Amino acid sequence: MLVDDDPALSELLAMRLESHGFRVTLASSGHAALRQLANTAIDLVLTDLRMDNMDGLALNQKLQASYAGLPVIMMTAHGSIPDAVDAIQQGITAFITKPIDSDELLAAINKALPEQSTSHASEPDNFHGLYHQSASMRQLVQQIKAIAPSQANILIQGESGTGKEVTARAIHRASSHAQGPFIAINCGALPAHLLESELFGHKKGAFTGAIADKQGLIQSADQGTLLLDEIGDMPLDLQVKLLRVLQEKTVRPIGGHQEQTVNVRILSASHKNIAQAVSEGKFREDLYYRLNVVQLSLPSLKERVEDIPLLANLFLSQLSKTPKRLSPDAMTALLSYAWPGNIRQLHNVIEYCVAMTPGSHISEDSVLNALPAQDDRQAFIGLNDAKRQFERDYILKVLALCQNNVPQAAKLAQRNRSDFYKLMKKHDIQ
Ligand SMILES: Nc1ncnc2c1ncn2[C@@H]1O[C@H](COP(=O)(O)OP(=O)(O)OP(=O)(O)O)[C@@H](O)[C@H]1O
Repeated sequence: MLVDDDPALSELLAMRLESHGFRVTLASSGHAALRQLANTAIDLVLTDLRMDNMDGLALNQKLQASYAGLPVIMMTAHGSIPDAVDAIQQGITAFITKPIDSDELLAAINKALPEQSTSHASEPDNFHGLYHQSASMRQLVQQIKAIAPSQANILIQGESGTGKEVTARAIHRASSHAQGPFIAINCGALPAHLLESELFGHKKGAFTGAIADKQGLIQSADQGTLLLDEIGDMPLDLQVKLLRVLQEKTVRPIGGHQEQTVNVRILSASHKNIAQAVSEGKFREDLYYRLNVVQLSLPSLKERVEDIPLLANLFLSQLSKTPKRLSPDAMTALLSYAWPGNIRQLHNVIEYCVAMTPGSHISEDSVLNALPAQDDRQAFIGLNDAKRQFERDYILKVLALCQNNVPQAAKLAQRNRSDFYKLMKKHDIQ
């Protein structure tokens, strides 16, 4: 909480702090600060010393009385720092002199904040529309931040609905091509001849039906970014043409005679394993290396359950005109599900729940109704089932190792023979 009776200065300082990831609540006086504190969870108070009615020291006294241990940093003009001993006795955590030096302020805040402050450390991140909270996505975003400004072509791999297009847009926005267009094309959605003309364009009369010149998407994306989605579905002969674009940085429309220079950042995406397609001869190795200068792998939603509450609440706020909340049981149901359709499926489930819930509370039943068949629901099995499953797999593995020789398998599993037979019977293993 930033307490200062100078609104212009407060706004400026709040902006600076927010750019460093802090959530800032403003209060224009000591009294306003105390009122707001009664309803808001605050980790630290940054207050001006000189304020009308209640100055910083008086505010600090009240804070120490009602919120013992709450760190307070005092901002003072040069030469107005009260006696240091007096200040320490009053429990003030630090003094910062005006004009405020950002580094000094950040150092003081970081020193004063408890390790896991509630409103800063758990704050969800949004990197150009790519919302995330899980450690794996934070790591991926660090990777994106490092490579986005370069010209490197990037291959984004991930299951369907994991956010490959959202990621590509975020890369575009963080790149030097951000002022140019972002164009995406799904290479699997069009027959080969149409895909070729969409990508490279054509000249009038180049083929039956080519009644006018048409600019291709590669050229339309000049100075910007082109996302080739489902690149694994691109036919081999088009792969050769694309390779030329990447090597020469020129494009020639179908039926054209002149090469046109283009400056396009090429991003590609696929839910298929392209390395495997290369080994199977379905994808050109030379093109793979050109596209895959950097590879990003998006984890499935099941592998980053920490993102589920954040994304569910985000979609809820986007899709519902009135405020709605998921009940704790409804959230547990979302967390327990396997999400084969990943974030797109989560979006659809929340959309269904919003449409089916006139009130403000989304129930577990509403979530369960939105999820497909019971069998697929459980990503998490209970401990007892997990133990049983492990025991069965273990016995099968030991038997396989011993080529179904039961006495030998029993010995390896450190069980006597009759115990081992009992276990086999329990798991219906012949
Ligand atoms: N991190 C995210 N934050 C917010 N919304 C997301 C995020 N990731 C995905 N989405 C949303 O999920 C949906 C699917 O995302 P997207 O189209 O990028 O997935 P995809 O991997 O490209 O899917 P496909 O392989 O089927 O083309 C979209 O509605 C998108 O807005």
